[in-house]
Amino acid sequence: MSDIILETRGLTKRYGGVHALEDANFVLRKGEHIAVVGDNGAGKSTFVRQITAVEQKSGGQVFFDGREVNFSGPLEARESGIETVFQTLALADDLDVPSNLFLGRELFKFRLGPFSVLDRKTMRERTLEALKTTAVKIPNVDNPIRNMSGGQRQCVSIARTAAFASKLVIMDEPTAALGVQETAQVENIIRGLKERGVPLILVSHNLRQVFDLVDRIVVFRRGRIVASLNKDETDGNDIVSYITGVKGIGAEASHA
Ligand SMILES: Nc1ncnc2c1ncn2[C@@H]1O[C@H](COP(=O)(O)OP(=O)(O)OP(=O)(O)O)[C@@H](O)[C@H]1O
Repeated sequence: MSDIILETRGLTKRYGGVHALEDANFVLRKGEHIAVVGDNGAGKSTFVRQITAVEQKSGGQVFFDGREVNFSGPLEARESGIETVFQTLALADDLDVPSNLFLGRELFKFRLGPFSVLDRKTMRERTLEALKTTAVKIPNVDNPIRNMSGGQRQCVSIARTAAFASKLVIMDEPTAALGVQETAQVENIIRGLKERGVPLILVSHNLRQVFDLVDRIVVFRRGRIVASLNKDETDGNDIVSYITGVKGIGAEASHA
């Protein structure tokens, strides 16, 4: 059996004349943590959006868990086992923390045709458990999400990702808006995923974080993957050279 959990071949996305993602060939193995880095506009979020089917790709193929997939939308991707934390959070403002954690996969006491009763007690208990294992501190889980700080909201979103047994976790800039303590919490959650063998794609601008957390670093530049390096075989300066185009595809031409 293959140890590859996710593979893209020739993955491409164009917005009109903008080549946001070109011919991305990417492999993630089971248990592996990969960082996706690159300058603003390099195509990192576009890459994530094609895998999770937030948008429909212009070309190429995506293979997940041993088969080619063409998800119709993000919900189908999630049902297949891909949990994603997006830059813009997909949380429901008016709902409390348990309702957000179980959004789209609510637990019911019973369901009979149009009649259903939510099992709030179990959802609340499982939420507290999830927050405990992820070390996320939320003062009152019964508060609507609207009343929480940006950092707390982000932590709820990440707890949701980490709480459900998933085959792949994708985080797009999970700590961009967080304070020092909250960032440390999120990094602990990521270490927990590694211990549990859950593969991860981490989009991050923070090279310190990337070198701390992942096994391999994939660099995007102008919509293309220009490097894929084992953490032990590279360093910060090397990665910056690829990000800025001093090294990699087209480097000779632009520096001739
Ligand atoms: N919906 C869209 N319509 C048109 N162009 C888009 C759209 N989304 C992204 N782009 C363009 O595609 C390119 C890649 O953008 P993307 O958001 O993937 O970059 P990124 O590497 O995630 O950047 P950042 O680090 O700033 O989030 C950019 O040139 C961007 O302007």
